[in-house]
Amino acid sequence: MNDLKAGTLLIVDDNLDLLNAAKIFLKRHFKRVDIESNPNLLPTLLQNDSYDIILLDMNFTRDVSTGQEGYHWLNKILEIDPSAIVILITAYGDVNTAVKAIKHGATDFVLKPWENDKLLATLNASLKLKSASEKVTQLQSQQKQLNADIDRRFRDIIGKSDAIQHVFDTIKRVARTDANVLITGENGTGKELIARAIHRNSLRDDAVFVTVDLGAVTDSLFESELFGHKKGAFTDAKEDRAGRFEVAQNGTLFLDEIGNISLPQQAKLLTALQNRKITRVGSNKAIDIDIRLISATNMSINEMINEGKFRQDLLYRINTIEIKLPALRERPEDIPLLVEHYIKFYSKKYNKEIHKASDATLARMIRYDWPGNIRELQHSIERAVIMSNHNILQPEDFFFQSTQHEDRKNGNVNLDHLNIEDVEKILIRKALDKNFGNITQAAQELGLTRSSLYRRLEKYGL
Ligand SMILES: Nc1ncnc2c1ncn2[C@@H]1O[C@H](COP(=O)(O)OP(=O)(O)OP(=O)(O)O)[C@@H](O)[C@H]1O
Repeated sequence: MNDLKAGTLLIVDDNLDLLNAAKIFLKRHFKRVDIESNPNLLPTLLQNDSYDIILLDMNFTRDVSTGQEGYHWLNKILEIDPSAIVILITAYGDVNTAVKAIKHGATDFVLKPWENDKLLATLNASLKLKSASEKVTQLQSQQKQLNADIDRRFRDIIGKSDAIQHVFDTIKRVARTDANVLITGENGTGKELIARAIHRNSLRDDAVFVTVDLGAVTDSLFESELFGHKKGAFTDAKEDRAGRFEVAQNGTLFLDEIGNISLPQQAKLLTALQNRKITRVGSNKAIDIDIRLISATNMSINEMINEGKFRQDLLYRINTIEIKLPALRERPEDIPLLVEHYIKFYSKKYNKEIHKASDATLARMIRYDWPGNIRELQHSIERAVIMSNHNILQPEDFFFQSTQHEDRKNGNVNLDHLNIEDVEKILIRKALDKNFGNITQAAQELGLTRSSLYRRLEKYGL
């Protein structure tokens, strides 16, 4: 079966002989062919049925050959269905009429008497166009849905402390400018959350928010990941692929862990940002890029500059506005709000009747220093909600309920009653403390990849 057998077609022409002949011929190629000699019935026909292609005559009144009727009915059809594929037919066609028809929204134009092969080729091409544009619409709505699903997890920004209110204020001020923003803060302080909030409140809200975790991109894949590649550019380049810059076109590109990239990578990134152009690996065609850049890091970039590990000129490019996110221990007044928020969230998720945390628990939480910040608090509440038998969470529902925290600070660990998992937890905590919560450095020290360290942090709720 060929492509056309799948399509449905409506032909509108006042010439009954032509209609019948066309129907006989086109029925061999289309799934359904309807014919109509009275254009006044078009609105009713289109309300009741949908057609892949409408072939429309341009002149219905005897001795009139201006094509005006065709334009009139073309406009009516497009009013009813703006995505309709309409091909105009006329015996009086010339180039001007054809151009005018396309300007009025027709997809194509055929002259009668037509050659069957040419007509078929035109219909075939239009049908392909129709299915491609339907696919684009479908993909766009899927993409919107996926983005909304991801974004939902990052919608609630909790906090009333002066420190976080100042952050909200800055978001409001910068979101609608196109300024590049650098967000700094320890792990788990909400850098991605804030980056997404800026995007949501920006003029690029309708376009995508694309994240790249630069800490997880290997040296060899850096260029291809960011700038894309052409098929055959290297062994694994099996097909043309757009990089993150291109995917983020018209939207926001979020470069997470920007402090982790090497000096040669910094140079490549700087060139792309300066020129606002990228070139796919293996290609020599430059592509213009229109993105809003948000970067994030948990490292002290200024220290890195002093040590010659980060380029000053790159910093100037990325930090038009800098937002410093406070560590959770610097805004303890937000802890009760966050606890309430996450208890509600996880009680619902796990179908538990947990109302709140006891005063003693909150007091402990406020004293605790939260090296993993809000992510750590979130995971510890999730675990407590799952494990607890109480309606009110108690200190013993949490890990820090013993003197573990102080022990950890002092490096005192009693190994007598520990199993392998306990030891692993202690080692991970130590590595995190030693590296000030920096996941990449802690992972390196532990001999783990970033993702396997993240997996363990999730597993242990650290
Ligand atoms: N103010 C906040 N209110 C509610 N939840 C928050 C807040 N800040 C962060 N979170 C939550 O904490 C978790 C970690 O946040 P996020 O991933 O944005 O941190 P991050 O600083 O980007 O972490 P990393 O540096 O490890 O990539 C997320 O689940 C996020 O929803």
